[in-house]
Amino acid sequence: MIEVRGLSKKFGNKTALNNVSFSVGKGSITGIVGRNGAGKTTLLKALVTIVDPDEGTVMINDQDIFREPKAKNKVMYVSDSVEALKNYSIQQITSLYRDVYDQFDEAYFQELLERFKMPKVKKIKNYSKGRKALFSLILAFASKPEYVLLDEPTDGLDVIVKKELMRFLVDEVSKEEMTIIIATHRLDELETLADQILVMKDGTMKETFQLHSLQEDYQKWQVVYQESMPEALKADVHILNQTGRVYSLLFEGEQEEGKAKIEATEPLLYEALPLSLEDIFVAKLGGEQIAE
Ligand SMILES: Nc1ncnc2c1ncn2[C@@H]1O[C@H](COP(=O)(O)OP(=O)(O)OP(=O)(O)O)[C@@H](O)[C@H]1O
Repeated sequence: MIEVRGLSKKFGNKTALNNVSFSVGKGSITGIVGRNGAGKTTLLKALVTIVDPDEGTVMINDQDIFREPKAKNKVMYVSDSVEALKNYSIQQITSLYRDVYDQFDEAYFQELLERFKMPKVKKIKNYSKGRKALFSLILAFASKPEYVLLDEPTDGLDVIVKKELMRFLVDEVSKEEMTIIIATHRLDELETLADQILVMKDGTMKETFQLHSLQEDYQKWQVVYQESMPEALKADVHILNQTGRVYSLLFEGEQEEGKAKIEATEPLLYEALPLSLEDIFVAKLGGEQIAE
């Protein structure tokens, strides 16, 4: 389990993390979403002591990573930039990883290179941008860490490889009891993947959502009125969209309760619509888009 308590970090006058607390259970996928500069990368780096926080603690399996440096060996951070590796050959990197990570599994590494149809190249720099990103993911998973922190893992990957990667992440979590944290702008990708979503804004943790209960906790409705939506309903719903007399509404609460409230306003017609994470975030964060 990862437990973060009261993490704060300033760079000069700039607050990158402000009293951030959350926990992540084993064998789960957590998404951290937020706009550019929200503090996602700083948070991930603090979890592996690349960033030294001004305040707060990070406990990994009940060990404080700043007091017991060995604790962080269970965690692998995969940066969104692979520049550091580019001048190495695949062989050099493999032997480096073998030396540094006790659990590095060479056979699994080869299996993953094949699974993702990685072309044979002499040096990492000969890979395309997407392939470089994929290569660092393969290295990370072949090192068999307990926790993997991925920073924008799908950047530069084409749609097919992205889908393959998503399937792979889900497999790893169920098969290996691995725990994955993904920082991303891409809400739509997390929807099918994450168990929990953490929303960051300006260095603070704004909201935590458990995805399995979202469909029970929220509903989206499309409602059409003869003239306009009665004022009385406005206090109970978030208006996601309005085009003339047609409204998309988000209701927080049980389905039957939402339905009864809408029926009581005597609309011309209404129907339930499929709910997306984006709808909830737009409503929750005062109409401000998170994804870009
Ligand atoms: N080493 C640094 N020196 C100075 N400021 C920094 C440093 N690292 C991060 N920051 C600042 O801290 C804030 C949080 O940055 P961070 O990279 O963590 O955000 P992010 O959510 O990962 O953004 P992005 O999605 O653009 O990668 C930003 O305002 C950034 O400019």
